[in-house]
Amino acid sequence: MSKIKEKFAELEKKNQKALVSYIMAGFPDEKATISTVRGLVKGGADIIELGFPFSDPLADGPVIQNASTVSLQKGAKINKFFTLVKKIRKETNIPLVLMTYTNILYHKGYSKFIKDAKNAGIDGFILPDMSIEESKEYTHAAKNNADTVFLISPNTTKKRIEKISKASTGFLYLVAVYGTTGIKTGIKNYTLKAIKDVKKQTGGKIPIGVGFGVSTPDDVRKYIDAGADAVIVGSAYLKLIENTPQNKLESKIAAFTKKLKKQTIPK
Ligand SMILES: O=P(O)(O)OC[C@@H](O)[C@@H](O)c1c[nH]c2ccccc12
Repeated sequence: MSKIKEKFAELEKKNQKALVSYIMAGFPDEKATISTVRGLVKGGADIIELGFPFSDPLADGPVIQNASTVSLQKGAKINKFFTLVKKIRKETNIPLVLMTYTNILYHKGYSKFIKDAKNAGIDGFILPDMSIEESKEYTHAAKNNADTVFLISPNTTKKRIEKISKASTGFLYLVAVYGTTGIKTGIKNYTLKAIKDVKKQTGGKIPIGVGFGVSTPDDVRKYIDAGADAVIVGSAYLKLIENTPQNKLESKIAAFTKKLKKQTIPK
């Protein structure tokens, strides 16, 4: 069983849901990433989504676009990224999901890239621009090597949800709001309805994660109460990282994570 599947099974036994924390590797530098990961683990994050920067992050709002630019300016390279992942693996066994764009894998070839990522310690992939229609080579290369997390949105048709949920082995990522990533205010009713509809359609076969715009403990609680099996928080972490001196990063990240994690536990 994969580390991601084990994590969901462990949480189910404890009647808890998953907090997935997204950070951009190398933002603002690798030292900050290590401190942030320590804070996430200390604060009780269940899965870390680790971003590798891409020059044209089309699904990302300004906060993550800025983080991508800074990380690329600091010389982000995939082999350095894998070395960083190995460093993280020396400290924690937390499931790690690599979030990047398809081009980054395509260059090296899906099979070679996924094997290198697995050897470094990556457990799964989120490729927001990987369409289900073009995903055969990728899902074949990931089989027995890493979990796949595909995206759906509140207006994805049932037919496509059927196809996409079958190709997803880690969890199904329901994008909460239309548009790009980034801190948003308020929860949309169409998202709460979509969580219920997708859970009903997939019959619990695959955990449903909700992300995009989730930035407060109250947001987490609302999506968990609506039935989400996981909630993903990204831009709110990057804002916190931007505004925290490095010597306070680990404790600040741990404190914020504790508040978010608390909301994934039934009252
Ligand atoms: O940043 P937000 O609004 O909290 O959303 C999570 C998001 O950061 C993370 O899951 C992610 C970062 N880049 C992406 C691109 C597509 C889908 C998801 C993502």
